[in-house]
Amino acid sequence: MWQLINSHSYMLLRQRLSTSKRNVYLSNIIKNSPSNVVKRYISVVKTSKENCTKSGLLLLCSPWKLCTGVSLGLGVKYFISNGSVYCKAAPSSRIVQRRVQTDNAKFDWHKLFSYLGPHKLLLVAAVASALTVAFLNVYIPMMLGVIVNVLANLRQNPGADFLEEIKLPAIKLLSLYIGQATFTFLYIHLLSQVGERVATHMKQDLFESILRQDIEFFDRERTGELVNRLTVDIQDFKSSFKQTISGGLRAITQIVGSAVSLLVISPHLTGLTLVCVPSVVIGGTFIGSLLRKLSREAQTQIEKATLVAEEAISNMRTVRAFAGEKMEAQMFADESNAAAELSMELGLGIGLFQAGTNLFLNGMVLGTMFLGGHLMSTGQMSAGDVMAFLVNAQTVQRSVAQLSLLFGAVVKGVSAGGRVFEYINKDPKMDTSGKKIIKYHEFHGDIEFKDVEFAYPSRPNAVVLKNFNLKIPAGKTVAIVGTSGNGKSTIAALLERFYDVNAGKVTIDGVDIKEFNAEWLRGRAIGLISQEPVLFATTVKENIRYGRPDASDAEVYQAAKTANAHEFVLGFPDGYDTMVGERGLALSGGQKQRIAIARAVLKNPPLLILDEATSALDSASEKVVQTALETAAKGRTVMVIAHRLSTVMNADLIVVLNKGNIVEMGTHEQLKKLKGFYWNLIKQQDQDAKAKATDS
Ligand SMILES: Nc1ncnc2c1ncn2[C@@H]1O[C@H](COP(=O)(O)OP(=O)(O)OP(=O)(O)O)[C@@H](O)[C@H]1O
Repeated sequence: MWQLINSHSYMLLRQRLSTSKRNVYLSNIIKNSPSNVVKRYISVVKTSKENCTKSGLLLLCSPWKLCTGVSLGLGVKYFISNGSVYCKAAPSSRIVQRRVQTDNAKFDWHKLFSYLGPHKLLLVAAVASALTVAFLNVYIPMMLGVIVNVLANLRQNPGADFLEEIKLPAIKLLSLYIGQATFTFLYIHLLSQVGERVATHMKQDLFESILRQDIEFFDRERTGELVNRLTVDIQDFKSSFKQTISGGLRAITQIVGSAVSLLVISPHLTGLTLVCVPSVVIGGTFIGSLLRKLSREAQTQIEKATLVAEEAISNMRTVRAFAGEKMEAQMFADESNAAAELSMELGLGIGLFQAGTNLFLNGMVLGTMFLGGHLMSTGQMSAGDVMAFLVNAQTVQRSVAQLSLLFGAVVKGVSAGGRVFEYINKDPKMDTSGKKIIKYHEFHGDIEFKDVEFAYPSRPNAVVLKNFNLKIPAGKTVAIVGTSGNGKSTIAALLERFYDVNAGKVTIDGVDIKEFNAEWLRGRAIGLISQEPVLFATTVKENIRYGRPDASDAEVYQAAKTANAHEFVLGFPDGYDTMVGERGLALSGGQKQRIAIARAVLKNPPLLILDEATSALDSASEKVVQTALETAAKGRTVMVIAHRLSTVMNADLIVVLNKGNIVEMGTHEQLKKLKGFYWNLIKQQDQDAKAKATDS
């Protein structure tokens, strides 16, 4: 059951300790059962590798959980003996990368008001309806009190006309009930309209903001995190918004209104009632802040569990190929157990708080009844007054309890909203305000890298290119070759302006690419065909059309013909309407690549980047794709990045890269004669091919 912790698990433990701000409790030497451990728990220490020299048990839980005994079994996960850390089950071996800045996300009130602005009329109407309901809720008990007094009088005067006496108060009460129902419907309906519109608007802004971010942002952030903000966080924020406006406003108004009417009925009784309310409010605020912290931790943990699932599902083939299902399931179980623990703790906190509040307020009602009875017996209050008082006191009680209930929702909504606004307000670092566009017929396609220096923003100290100079003349095909990790794809990424250079510049037709309109540069001027073409889960036709949504069917077919794709597409039962599956999984590598070429060709870009476009294909597919590429390249400036030298032999210029520097340059024949780096690359590839042939 207990096993020595491995380095991954240790990192996982360390990460959990350092990222959660909760304390870690080290108990004294392990006895037989968790209950013994709890009894013997003595000191609070900060955990570091050093104090693993002590023997003891690590409980990843808060004092709250220790006191209440909740999920003690789950809490005991690690123990230390003679300097070694042991863990209970086999914990996951991959460390789940945590989102950046989660806990720093601030709620932007100003931004919220800017979203509410366009719907202010609806909102005002919703708030007015909610307040009307609140006032009616306060007034109705008074009317009930009047009716009780009428009934009490009838008992004292048996001959009086019942219908005559009761008619007017009953009609008034009925009107109040109808008003209450109407305004309840109105505020729920209007609020739902405002909530949905605001949430939809926020969701669209968030998505647009994500799409605007630099590529560097996507290097750091994970898909699951971004999707979570778009779905779970927006949903949480919306529900919290609705609950807070409807429940919160109503509760506060009812508390104030009922308090006033209580004062009118009996100042003595009101004193007793109101003395208790501030203690509930102060207690609520304090506990609310604790719950807010816990809620944030729980949400982050839930997100981590989602990330694990999302990553496993989207990489199912790799998971299957490495028989990683058990590991993924274990990791998901670990993360979701941790999330469940936090959520249970949160539920426990909210439950205890609400139960405590209710008990306290019910005690208050009981006290009111005693004092009310006493005041009735001395003739200071009528039965109707006591009745109205009790119902109003109950309204106060219900409203205060409702406010306490709302703490959870507000807490959740504020932290979810903070996370949404964090990204909505995030401006990309890259300045893309350049406006320049070159008309198609004026475009030459001369490319130049001038004294370029570049390091990826996520690794600023690892310089990939330094004093890099390269000219690609218009209409020529230039191949960049070299061993892996030398910076070949980086050159393409800089030309696409996925990143900005740290020094020097990249120019097209003598103009710094920073001056170009970025959308035009990437969408119109450059076509990229990469090693792993990404297709969207739609039809073949829509995938080809992605680069130019306004293209006609005839243009799509023509592009497919240029890319050698037309025939195989027509071979599918649904032809161009065939669904390609998620990320094009329903197509072979070569087919996917040819669709990607058609997509690039349809854009008709004057510059074409082929980044290892054939390296994932077998030699039969490679030949077909290579022919397609050669047709597509005609009349354009082409940058080819390739491992396989056979694919670049015909290039006008071959550039050999080593550690980010150009070490050789020339045609295939010229470079071969040099017997330098290029020659070695050819020899290496020949040897690899021979070894492969012998193996098979
Ligand atoms: N997004 C990124 N963030 C940080 N570093 C990166 C990133 N992409 C690449 N690198 C690093 O930059 C260096 C150059 O990578 P690049 O992809 O340009 O090499 P390459 O020559 O194209 O390699 P390959 O032939 O294997 O594709 C490598 O050390 C790589 O680890």
